[in-house]
Amino acid sequence: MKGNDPLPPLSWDSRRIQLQGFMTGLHQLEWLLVTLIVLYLAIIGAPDENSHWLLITTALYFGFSLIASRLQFFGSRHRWLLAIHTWVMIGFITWFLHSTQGVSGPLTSLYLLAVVTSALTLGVLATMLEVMVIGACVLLLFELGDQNLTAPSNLSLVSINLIAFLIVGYLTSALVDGIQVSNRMLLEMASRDPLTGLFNRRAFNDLVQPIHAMARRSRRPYSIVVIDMDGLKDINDTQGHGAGDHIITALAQQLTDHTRSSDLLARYGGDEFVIMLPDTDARGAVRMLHRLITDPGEQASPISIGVASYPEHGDSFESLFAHADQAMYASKASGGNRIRVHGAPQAA
Ligand SMILES: Nc1nc2c(ncn2[C@@H]2O[C@H](COP(=O)(O)OP(=O)(O)OP(=O)(O)O)[C@@H](O)[C@H]2O)c(=O)[nH]1
Repeated sequence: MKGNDPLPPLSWDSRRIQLQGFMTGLHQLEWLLVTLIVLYLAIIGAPDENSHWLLITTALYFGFSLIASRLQFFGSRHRWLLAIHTWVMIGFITWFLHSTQGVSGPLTSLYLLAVVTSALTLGVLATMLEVMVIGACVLLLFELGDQNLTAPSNLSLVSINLIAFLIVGYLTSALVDGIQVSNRMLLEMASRDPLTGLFNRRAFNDLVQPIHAMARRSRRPYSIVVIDMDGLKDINDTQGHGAGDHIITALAQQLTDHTRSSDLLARYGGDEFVIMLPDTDARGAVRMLHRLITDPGEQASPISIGVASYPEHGDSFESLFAHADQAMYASKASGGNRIRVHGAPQAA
């Protein structure tokens, strides 16, 4: 039934996948930092008294990044672990600057890598905080380098750098926020039927799997209900598609009113709806469906209903759906507007 759906399932853990993407980007930035520093050391060199310490620190930092990426011990959901990466990065850059040209050289812009890393992974607030930490590190470097911060040239250098960090951090994290919002909207649009606002077939097929797995593990029953409207084509032909649409939305509302928030309801096709009722056997499903057809509300179209329940009518969602579908067709064949349970001799 799922066919060759090229998209990831809607039940995917999007936050986890996002975090894994962030981690890959983070390691690439860390290795870019190490490459830049190695190139600097190879081309320009470092003061003799510091060169071996710089090499040891660079190797240690590279080792940290390599082990973190191989063991994936930061691949969990906790974002504060990602923050540790950026703090280590800031510490390493500060040490590097202290051991070379201090803040007055062009390498101060290496802090931008930490700012971008933080903006990509931690959001606006954390990034602004990190820019403040970088500001504190810059002040420390002035202090350690016996340089006069209040000299106009130093003051303008520090201000321009910090303002640039703030702008880059803010814009990057705002961009990431925007992408996340549009991703959520796209996911919502991909999972909803536009006419009724119910889940569509694809979302239902994805969302049903973990519920089936849980029912199987806990040996709890659940029921699949297939509902098909009777005579929608006639209504479309005689009263127009607007009237047909109205009846479909009225039935969707009716189904929503009669189901619990824990039930899974979807518009499966044109005039076909499907419901998964967790913790409900066939008898419980029939009781609920009787209330539905005896209280038609605004819904003017009769409906044919088929029911199949786990575990008595099948071991997989696919076989239960097929059995409920057959039962729905049997109830349509015997006149429509009735409920049929799979395997039962007649309509309930
Ligand atoms: N108005 C409207 N009609 C739809 C929509 N989706 C599907 N249909 C129509 O629903 C009708 C379904 O036709 P059938 O499968 O023959 O269903 P039926 O007329 O209810 O007949 P039985 O199922 O045999 O009772 C078709 O005419 C479709 O064009 C929709 O979103 N709006």
